Amino acid sequence: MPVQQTQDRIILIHPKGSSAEILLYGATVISWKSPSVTSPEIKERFFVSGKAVLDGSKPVRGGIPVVFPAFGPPTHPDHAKLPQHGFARSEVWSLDSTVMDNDAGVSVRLALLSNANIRSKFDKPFELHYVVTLAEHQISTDLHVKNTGLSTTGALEFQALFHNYIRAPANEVAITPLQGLSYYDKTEASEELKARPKSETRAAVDVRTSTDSVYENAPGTYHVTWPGDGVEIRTKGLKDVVVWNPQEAAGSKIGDMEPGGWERYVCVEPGYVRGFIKLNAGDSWTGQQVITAIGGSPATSRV
Ligand SMILES: O=P(O)(O)OC[C@H]1O[C@H](O)[C@H](O)[C@@H](O)[C@@H]1O
Repeated sequence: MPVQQTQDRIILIHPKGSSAEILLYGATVISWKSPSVTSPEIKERFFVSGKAVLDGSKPVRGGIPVVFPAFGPPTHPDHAKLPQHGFARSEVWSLDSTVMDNDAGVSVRLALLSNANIRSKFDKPFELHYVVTLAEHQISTDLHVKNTGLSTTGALEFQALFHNYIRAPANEVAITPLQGLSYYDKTEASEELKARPKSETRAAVDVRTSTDSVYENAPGTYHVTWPGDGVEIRTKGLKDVVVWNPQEAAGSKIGDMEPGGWERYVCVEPGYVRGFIKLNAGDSWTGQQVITAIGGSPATSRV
């Protein structure tokens, strides 16, 4: 069966050999094994820390945690009681339906409705649906947000982001095209410096030093390449992108990071995180990413 469900996860299997696993906890995609466009070798494309906790007691350190309704420490008054990155990554979602199951793609839809635990910290009426689609060389994720309130309950204001942990030799990755964009450097020491925009001068961004950069109004399509392999991330509705790798100094302080884990991934996280999306009662919004295993090309196979 191309869509399998166990007690804690959903497994998608594509007829051409790719597969994906989605934990119901957080709707966290924790594995994507895929050939690339240029090589038939099936490889794991996401990093999950060997110390990641998968039992639903804390967000997963790896894969694709879903960040909603706040990115980072909350800054909006409606989010004041929420933890860093909101609640979507630490709630149990349910399998809603199989959307598609054929050679073009294997796709499921998960749902998260409000519950007593969420309401105690965030009392806005909302509904989340998350569609994960596996194709031969591709995985895509679509987050659908609806304000289910009445006109009297007011607007739903939120941020959203896909926190992709791309498995890659961190010190060799190049991320393009970010040159010329303005970004906020969260590694700066003071709040004042963190809030001051910088301008990206590099044609290809690397993460050889500790990096935590929030690029705003970014082009929406990114290439993350390293010698011999790479991925392309195409997005819709997600105007910003975050690039994060803590390197050793900060990475070794993360409790659920495996030793040296920061050398094995780069987070390239498309999102809407500068400002807020505002939905009036009854309105909906969708953010989408399509990640393609593009493999190595002469341009990426630097020896
Ligand atoms: O440790 P977490 O809450 O999962 O956050 C991990 C990281 O997420 C994002 O990339 C932020 O920009 C970083 O500042 C943060 O450290």
